[in-house]
Amino acid sequence: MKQLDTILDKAVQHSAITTQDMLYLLQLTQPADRDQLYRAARQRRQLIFDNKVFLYGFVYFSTYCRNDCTFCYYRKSNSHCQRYRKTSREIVDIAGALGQSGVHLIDLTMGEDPQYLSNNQSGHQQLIEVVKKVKQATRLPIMISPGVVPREVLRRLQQAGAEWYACYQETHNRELYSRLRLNQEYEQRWAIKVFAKTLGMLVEEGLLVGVGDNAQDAAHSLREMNKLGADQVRTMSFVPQPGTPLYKTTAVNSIYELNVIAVMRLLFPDRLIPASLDVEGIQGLKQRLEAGANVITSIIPPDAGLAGVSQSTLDISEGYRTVRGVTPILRECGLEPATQQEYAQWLDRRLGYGLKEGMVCE
Ligand SMILES: C[S@@+](CC[C@H](N)C(=O)[O-])C[C@H]1O[C@@H](n2cnc3c(N)ncnc32)[C@H](O)[C@@H]1O
Ligand SMILES: C[C@H](CCN)[C@@H](N)C(=O)O
Ligand code: SF4
Repeated sequence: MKQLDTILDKAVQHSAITTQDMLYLLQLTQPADRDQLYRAARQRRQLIFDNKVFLYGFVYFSTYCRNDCTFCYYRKSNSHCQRYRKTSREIVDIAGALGQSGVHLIDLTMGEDPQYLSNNQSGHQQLIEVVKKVKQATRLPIMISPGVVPREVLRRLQQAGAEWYACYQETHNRELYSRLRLNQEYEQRWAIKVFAKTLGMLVEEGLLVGVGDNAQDAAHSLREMNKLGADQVRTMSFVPQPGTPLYKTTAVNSIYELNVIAVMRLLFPDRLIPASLDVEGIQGLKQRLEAGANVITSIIPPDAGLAGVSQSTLDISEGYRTVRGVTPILRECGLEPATQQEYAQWLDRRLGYGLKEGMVCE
């Protein structure tokens, strides 16, 4: 029996996958082998989620940031970038429009904007108010991606209506981390996610690939994500940004990201795994869904003057990054948007039982 068949059989039968197995799968390059891997990932997804996919609206409401991450267009020392900060009225209107369009969740994301975060009570309060207002206006589940915030602020954001906290480590290789997130300690970033879990929040953890990482790093990250008990796990390929230290890095081929998505699905069959529109836009969606993703993130309303993160403008004004824009592609893949009720049921189950089952890994 081929090595690939043996490993995939193990995964499909829920038995343990070793680190060696993971490395083998992550590094597959032959189209036929990759197809086989993605097929197994789709089977796993189908068993748990049927053909239903969740849709997340993305509101990047402030692109000001106090940090200097070397991969990010919005790092504080990038003078190329035009920044904006939406008012709370604008944020509520945008979130309302996204809700009307049929998304299942609103992701409120910002740079680590000093106006909200620099140790001032009134800034923290403003952020909490934003969450409250969006909750009142939409009644939808909310994810917040504000970077690292004080613990008490996170607790109050949860009370204001945020079920989810997203904060990506990018890598769990500490040496590489220290070259990516220059002025934020690894431990500090990790600890706030552990704290979020103790609050009973759902947590999204993420892996950035193509920044000098290798397959060993990815396998290690998957173990760390498992330790954290992350409820949503993502990977995105690094997109080099003008005006940043990593601009000259050669962009990675998206095949590797697809392999990581598929391996995540095999290891974490019941978790949410995004296909981000922010890496290759609408044209990269189908392949990510076919690798086993079951959430579409970075749905952005056209004409609201909002940016993406790694692709600040791609496909936004054309209206492709909308519920209407993605639905035909879901159908081409034999998938369909879940109902609000189906998403609420998934959340209830996960929040209610505080599910802790580990990944299928030795
Ligand atoms: C811009 S941040 C927003 C939230 C918050 N400021 C933080 O860093 O946690 C969201 C994520 O976008 C991703 N990102 C940023 N720049 C990127 C790039 N050039 N290519 C790919 N992903 C990128 C990173 O994974 C980062 O964690
Ligand atoms: C990375 C972002 C999410 C932040 N929580 C967004 N650009 C995305 O692709 O989903
Ligand atoms: S990744 Fe987030 S924290 Fe880092 S510079 Fe960009 S917006 Fe700021």
